[in-house]
Amino acid sequence: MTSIVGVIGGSGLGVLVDGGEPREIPTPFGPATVTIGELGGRTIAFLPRHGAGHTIAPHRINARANLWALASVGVRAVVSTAAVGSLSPGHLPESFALADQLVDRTFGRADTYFDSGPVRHLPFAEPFCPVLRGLAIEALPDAAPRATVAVIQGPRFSTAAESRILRDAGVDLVNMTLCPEVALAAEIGIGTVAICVVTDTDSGTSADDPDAVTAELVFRRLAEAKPRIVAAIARIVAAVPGDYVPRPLIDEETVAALRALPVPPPPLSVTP
Ligand SMILES: CSC[C@H]1O[C@H](OP(=O)(O)O)[C@H](O)[C@@H]1O
Ligand SMILES: Nc1ncnc2[nH]cnc12
Repeated sequence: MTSIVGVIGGSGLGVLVDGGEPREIPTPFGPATVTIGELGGRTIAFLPRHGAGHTIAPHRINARANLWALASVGVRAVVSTAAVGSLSPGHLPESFALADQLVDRTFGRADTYFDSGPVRHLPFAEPFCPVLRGLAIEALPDAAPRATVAVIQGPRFSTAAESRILRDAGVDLVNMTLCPEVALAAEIGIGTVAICVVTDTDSGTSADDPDAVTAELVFRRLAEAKPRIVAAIARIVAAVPGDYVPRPLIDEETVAALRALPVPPPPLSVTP
């Protein structure tokens, strides 16, 4: 059977599939909203990580609920988008990159499914699925084929000094959402590939850099790029094999038990 592909929409991508009805899925970690639709000739499960109207700040995203909900509708592969700032002259605003490495600078987020119950340690040297990345590199020949992304806590942007430290450490791009999302996906048996959309130069390359980050600039660049972003997602979705299975990073029994966790019943509503 052809598997359903998950699409996690980043900033600027609150709505992707026309006609699909958003469905609230209860999970052991809280509810998540998924829309089943069609893209790239495939059935997809679309989940905008900030909500359809961008109401969820990056540090408040319930990534455990989101990934569990996608797993519950049969998703094994996720194509995501992420707006990023550039720290490197090799990644210009308006370009795309396929992230291959992450530096996690977030804190205080629920970042694992294994904080109670079985003790498991995810091998995470290659955070993204090499198979999906290979397909994406072929599907998007104009995108940079690799990039190291630092994920900061947000919601504020970096100071100039924080930006410089990351740049000096060899980081290419900066974002607020790929952690813990990518690790949680791997823990629950979902492979991921992320299309990074470069929107700005973070704290800027000079005092009057017109590409220095503001939220307005990010949203403007994303709106301008939306047709290219949707086309890029569709090309990758179309390339995912119907029988795709991700690398086994956590033992099968544990993943099956995680996916089978009971969902608490909804609270009783009391009518006066
Ligand atoms: C809208 S400015 C910062 C915001 O944009 C990025 O979102 P996403 O990764 O979901 O595309 C960044 O991580 C911040 O959440
Ligand atoms: N400069 C930046 N820092 C963090 N997240 C971003 N998303 C888009 N641009 C960003």
